[in-house]
Amino acid sequence: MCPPTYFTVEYAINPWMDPTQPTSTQLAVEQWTALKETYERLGHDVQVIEPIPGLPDMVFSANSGTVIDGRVLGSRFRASQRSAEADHFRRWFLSSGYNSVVMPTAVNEAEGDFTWTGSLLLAGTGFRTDPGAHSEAQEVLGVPVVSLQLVDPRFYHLDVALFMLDDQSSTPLVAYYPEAFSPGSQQVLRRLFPDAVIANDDDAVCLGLNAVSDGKHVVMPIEATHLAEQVARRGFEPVFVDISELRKSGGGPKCCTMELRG
Ligand SMILES: NC(=[NH2+])NCCC[C@H](N)C(=O)O
Repeated sequence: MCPPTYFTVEYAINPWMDPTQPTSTQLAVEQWTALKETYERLGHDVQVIEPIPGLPDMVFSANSGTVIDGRVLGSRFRASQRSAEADHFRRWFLSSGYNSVVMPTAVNEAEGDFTWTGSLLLAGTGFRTDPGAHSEAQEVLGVPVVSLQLVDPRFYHLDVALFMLDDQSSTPLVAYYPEAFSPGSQQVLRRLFPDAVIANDDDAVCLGLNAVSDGKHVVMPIEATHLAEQVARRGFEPVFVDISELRKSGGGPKCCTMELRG
């Protein structure tokens, strides 16, 4: 995770961002700190990277790397305003003992558009990550990739349209908002995950799908009440966080969280 020390909305690269609206860096820091403390309370180890002045979106660490079995595929941002973030994370990986770190050649916003199901890498495209990054991820990480087409600009990354509830069991459980995907991709999702939790409009517009599950607890925005009921019905425990300030930039709990797998 990266503290939002320099968080603000000073450019607009998704429909949530409005630079004319005020933001509070202090409130963002408070909400981020509560998110980090939530993970720690749930028993998870959190590593923190140093924030860099002039990179207001660096708090969204999920966009800077995809780590599977200790192998790292870094990122390449679509927007010039964020491009410098990728190298700070590359250096963090190298100084933290990761020795397989590959930087992509295609636009690749990492876990923003890549979701690991435990056996497949679901890969979004349409707004940010280039389809060429999908085959690159398959090659570098050595995992099968399934491309999914995003169609609604409000849900510009895969991780605001879908998340894994359980990537450990033999039947991975996913939650998603169908309308964020093209008809063909909706069909793919139905085929792969016939038992998925289906989110509604209210869940999607509070960025409720931008949740983080450890297979037991699901850390999610407080507004996502319908989604919370659905996940509770499947035996998971919703854990609410207030991320209203970070949502002004189009982010939620998952965007602030890069998962270090192995
Ligand atoms: N993983 C995510 N969805 N991150 C959110 C990134 C938000 C950031 N303002 C952007 O538009 O790039």
